[in-house]
Amino acid sequence: MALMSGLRIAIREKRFDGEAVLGEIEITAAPGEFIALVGPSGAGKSTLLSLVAGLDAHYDGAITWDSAPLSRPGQSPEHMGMMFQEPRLMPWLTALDNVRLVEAERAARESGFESRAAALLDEVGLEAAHQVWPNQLSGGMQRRVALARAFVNEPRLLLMDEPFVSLDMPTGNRLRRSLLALCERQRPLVLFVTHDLREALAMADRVLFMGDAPARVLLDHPVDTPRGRDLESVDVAAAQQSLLARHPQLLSGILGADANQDENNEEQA
Ligand SMILES: Nc1ncnc2c1ncn2[C@@H]1O[C@H](COP(=O)(O)OP(=O)(O)OP(=O)(O)O)[C@@H](O)[C@H]1O
Repeated sequence: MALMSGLRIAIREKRFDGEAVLGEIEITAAPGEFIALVGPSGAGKSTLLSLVAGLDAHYDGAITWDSAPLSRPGQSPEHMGMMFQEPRLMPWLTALDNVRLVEAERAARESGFESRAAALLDEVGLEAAHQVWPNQLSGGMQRRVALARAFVNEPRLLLMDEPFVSLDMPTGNRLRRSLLALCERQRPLVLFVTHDLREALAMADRVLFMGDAPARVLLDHPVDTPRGRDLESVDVAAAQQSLLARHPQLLSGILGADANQDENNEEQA
């Protein structure tokens, strides 16, 4: 096989308890690309991310980066950043120490190591909150800490599993802008799981639509509008209609998923 740069996911099958959750999935992506994974609940999006993260090695297939196996279970891949639905901060550490924790291994190994944690917290708008405990931070601010933490090791691959779900629209938009500004500078490859087609269209270069279990990629849709728009400016109804007209296999269960979810969410920042 020819050497290729970036990510290659080639899964033949993933089962849980004898039940196929992922079918044949082939995805290639280049460094710097922002890819959204959209699909119905239970389709297997989080499962796919956990395979890429190396958290689960029990599947039939191969996942490589620059043609070499991406990660092995039990190793903490330094070149990978992650962010989940829950900020998952350590409650006994300040915001700054939560971010620095991820750098600890490098700090121990590299002489003259300079922490980037404080600069990153500043960059996501938490200049005044370095020494604050997680339980003193709003939900939106906790996500900012998690965002800074995801970038602190300058990951080549960033895995994001609905990182901005259940945030109100302005808070979500601010976080999305921060994410894209960090991406602009560091150029990681981003795999971004979302239920929200609007968010996918606002953020991604490509949207991969996944079908029901055993999940496959039904459509690899290039986004031809500028990246980084606020969600309000995405005409999701028109996009849905146009996608359905061109790709009737994308049933409304996939395309309609939670398009309005942000409208009902509480103010968190
Ligand atoms: N550890 C596990 N053991 C058994 N079954 C699992 C496990 N993890 C996930 N599953 C099953 O695999 C399927 C896919 O789950 P997954 O969480 O990957 O879907 P998803 O697309 O991310 O869903 P959602 O959008 O609701 O988060 C579901 O049927 C789920 O119940």
